[in-house]
Amino acid sequence: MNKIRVSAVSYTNTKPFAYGLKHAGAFLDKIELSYDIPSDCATKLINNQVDIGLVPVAALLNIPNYEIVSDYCIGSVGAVNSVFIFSDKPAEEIRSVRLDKQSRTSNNLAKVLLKNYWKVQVKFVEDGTADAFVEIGDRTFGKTDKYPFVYDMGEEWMKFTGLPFAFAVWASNKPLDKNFIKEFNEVLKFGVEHRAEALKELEPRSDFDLEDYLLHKLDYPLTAEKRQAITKFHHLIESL
Ligand SMILES: C=C(O[C@@H]1C=C(C(=O)O)C=C[C@H]1O)C(=O)O
Repeated sequence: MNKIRVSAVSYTNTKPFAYGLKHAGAFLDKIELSYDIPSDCATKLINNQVDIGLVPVAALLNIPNYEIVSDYCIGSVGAVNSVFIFSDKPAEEIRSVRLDKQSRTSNNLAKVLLKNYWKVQVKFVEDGTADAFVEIGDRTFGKTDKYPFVYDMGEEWMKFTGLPFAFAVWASNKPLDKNFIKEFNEVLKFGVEHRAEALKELEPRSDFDLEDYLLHKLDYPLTAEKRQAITKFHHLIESL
């Protein structure tokens, strides 16, 4: 049987899933696993270089016939503590934002929030200086006291919509074997349920609370409300 090609995110937020995969025994023979930055997970799934990815939800819009294959995601109920707009100015005064090349979801989330929540017209740039910038993942750890204005986009989305959020979901670009998907989900579930053990394998940091992040800020179940958030977010992206 051909191996199922899987692209997971190479950030700390994925350590519980990685823990599950590491302890998956014989199931590991069925997959070819890579760890990639989110923008590469998206590109690989769009270009059919993998069969399943932990893909930024914004990228689902570019995958015809995608299927969400798991009830787990990278999500939060309010603040997530690793998806930020760092700014020199209060949100209402921001006129230019530099996007994060590793992101697909949070770049779009910044656009959605600036337009619809803060109601400002902003120029978005890939490089160079700007009033503010989007940053995601481990690179944000320890930075929240380094900028005059700091917006956690999980928290701001919740204030805007009253909903939790899913930043990335496990999705396929083709229908896959039902039994495989069932086994894959059991592996992910094991990881999420053992995230306290996954935490013990991480190098402690003095500038960031990894325990609070993995056990409380990140919220892994892909609930009905998070699915509702994805639908709403997709509509908002389409009307940008
Ligand atoms: C919570 C996070 O969620 C993520 C944000 C993503 C994005 O902006 O495209 C994609 C995958 C996740 O890693 C994070 O990276 O910190």
